[in-house]
Amino acid sequence: MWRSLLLRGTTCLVQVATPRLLHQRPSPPLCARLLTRRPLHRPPCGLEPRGEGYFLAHGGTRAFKKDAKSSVEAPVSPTTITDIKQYLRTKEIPFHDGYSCLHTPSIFVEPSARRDSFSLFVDKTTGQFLCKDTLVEGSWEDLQDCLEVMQKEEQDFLSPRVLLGYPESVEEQEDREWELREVQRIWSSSVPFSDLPEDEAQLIKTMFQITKISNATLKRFGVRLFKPTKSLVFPWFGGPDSSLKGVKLLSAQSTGTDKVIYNEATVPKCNSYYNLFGLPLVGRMDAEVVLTGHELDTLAVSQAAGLPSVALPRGFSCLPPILLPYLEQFKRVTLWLGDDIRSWEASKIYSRKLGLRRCSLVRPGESRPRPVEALDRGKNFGHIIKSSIPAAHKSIVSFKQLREDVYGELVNTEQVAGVKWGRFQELNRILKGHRKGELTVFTGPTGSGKTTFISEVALDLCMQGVNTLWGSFEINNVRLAKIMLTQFAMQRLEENLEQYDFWADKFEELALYFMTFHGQQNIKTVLDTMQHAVYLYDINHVIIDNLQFMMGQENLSVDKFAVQDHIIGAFRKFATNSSCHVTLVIHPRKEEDDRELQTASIFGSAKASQEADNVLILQEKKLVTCPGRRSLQVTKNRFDGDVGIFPLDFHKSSLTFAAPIKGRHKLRKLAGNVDKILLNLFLIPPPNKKNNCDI
Ligand SMILES: Nc1ncnc2c1ncn2[C@@H]1O[C@H](COP(=O)(O)OP(=O)(O)OP(=O)(O)O)[C@@H](O)[C@H]1O
Repeated sequence: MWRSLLLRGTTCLVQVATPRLLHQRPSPPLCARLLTRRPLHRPPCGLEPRGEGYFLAHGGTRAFKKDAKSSVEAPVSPTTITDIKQYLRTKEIPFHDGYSCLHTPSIFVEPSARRDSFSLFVDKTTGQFLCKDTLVEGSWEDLQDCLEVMQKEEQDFLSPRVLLGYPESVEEQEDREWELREVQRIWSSSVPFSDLPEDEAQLIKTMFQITKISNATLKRFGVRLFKPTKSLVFPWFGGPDSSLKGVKLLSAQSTGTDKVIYNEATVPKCNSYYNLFGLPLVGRMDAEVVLTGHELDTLAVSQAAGLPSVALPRGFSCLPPILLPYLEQFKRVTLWLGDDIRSWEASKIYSRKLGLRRCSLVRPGESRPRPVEALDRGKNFGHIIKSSIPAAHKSIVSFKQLREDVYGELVNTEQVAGVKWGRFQELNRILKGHRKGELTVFTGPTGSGKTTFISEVALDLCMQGVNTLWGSFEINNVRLAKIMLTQFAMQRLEENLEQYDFWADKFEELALYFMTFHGQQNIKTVLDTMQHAVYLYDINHVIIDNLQFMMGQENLSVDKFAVQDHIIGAFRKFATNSSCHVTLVIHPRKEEDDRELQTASIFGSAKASQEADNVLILQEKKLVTCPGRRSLQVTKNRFDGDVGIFPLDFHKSSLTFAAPIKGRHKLRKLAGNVDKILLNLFLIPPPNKKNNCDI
């Protein structure tokens, strides 16, 4: 048994041993395992976030690795709920089967001190655990090891310090201390609303368009005003001692219309800010909650509906699984995340995480705006919440049930078309947007700039809140991140190193993750990792660069293109089932120097081309006049059928692509002969203009 435990893949990272375990060594091998364990906060699937550690304990226990790069490894041993239950039964650990987690008595609390006898939560999907009493958390393997030690030592509990995280570097320690001081500084220099003169309070409320929110509500939730920046301050109280863990600052900017733009900043930074705002006001016996996408919405729900309400820390962009244990007590969860299609789609996805049968969703619409607006417009909250739709859908529905969905799609055509690119207007015009659940196939000649281009396309979306996961099998993550950072900063950072921290800080805030694979990979491992990432980080877009790196491990005695079709089919299924957009980079099948590629250049069979919703080709024509010029051709667009082609100039210093500045061409919708149009558009240099890249 020890052998198998030790084989489960450990990396020695912890240098400090707890006194307890040093004094009570169970047996050398296991002790070694516990003291030199795999980092506590390393996810089983090897996903690493862009910024700070993924699993910063609520209440901020020390264990997190600040500079965890944004990468993902294959699961050590994928865990199923059946495995978890089976294991707990063999260890005679009682458990309750909750919505997202199994609840067990905490092994980190002395039996006599266990207030809530089932305070340890094991995530049913990942096996990740959290003890709410001590805030100890870790992977399923960590928990198994702890249970083995307890059994071996015949103990009925373990010290919470038995599991150690990464040791902090001096720099990390300083950063953390700085953050804590900053939180305290902001909090102590902000003013409770009740202490503001009435006219000033009113002015601030008008600025934030929250005139209907009462001072009493603001006081109950502890909202303050930070005068230097005229920001509202939302506190994060957490941990067994309900101490102050962080703050969110919200500022409002007038747009000249009746809408204001909100800007927010958190300390600690957003990727380690895990505050379910409103949680301290939830009673232990409360069985119903309204989950919102914003602190202001939670204030509105609480005041107008008198119901417990909590707000997601990063809006509707993600529901980190580490927060799920805090929502287990509720028999009914109403998700009222916003007023647009994206928040509606997010609520459907989160209800799967939360357990469909207890969730109901408020469908955005004219009569159901976001809560803070509903309060402003005097809407009946009771009615809105009561008329929310159960998330558990039936297999067979009538048009009556679909009617509102269809209407929603008709009135929100722009939103239904997906997220728009900020840098690629031509893509917006042809594809209309980037939609969930679609499969895009992207190809182009070798070395034509596929990675560079798709990197910018994905970065553009990520900057607009599309949570992104990269599977870069060809170039390593550092190089890829360097390309993306250059594109993000739009300049050669080598020459402006003093700006590096500025851009890196901003870049770190993006929800951008990288798989740690390099070279040939097994398709199943890659799909398992993607699945895991979708669960952990609510990934909306996965880029696989490129498919050829999954071909090597398949049985190549079978036709190569049949294997390719099979792999594309697997990604297609993943995209549909996970409501996640997958972009697959594929090398072309044949390349002839003087011919443009076509859809048929990519695929082994027609069946495979049908799987893709979008087919994009980076066309390369080596022109003496404009050597970097490429054109992007959309040869398939399942959404509305529009296809087309447009030119792109390459800016070497920023590694970005852009439409030629003074191009005379117009985007054309292609009905037939692409080659001819290509010739007309790009191959003939402008008369009398040598070396002019503009057509
Ligand atoms: N339009 C362009 N003009 C000139 N150089 C470019 C252009 N686009 C990219 N590059 C440069 O060409 C090199 C190769 O680019 P990239 O790796 O993106 O190509 P690729 O098509 O993905 O290659 P591969 O076929 O090996 O996968 C990089 O150094 C990149 O900066």
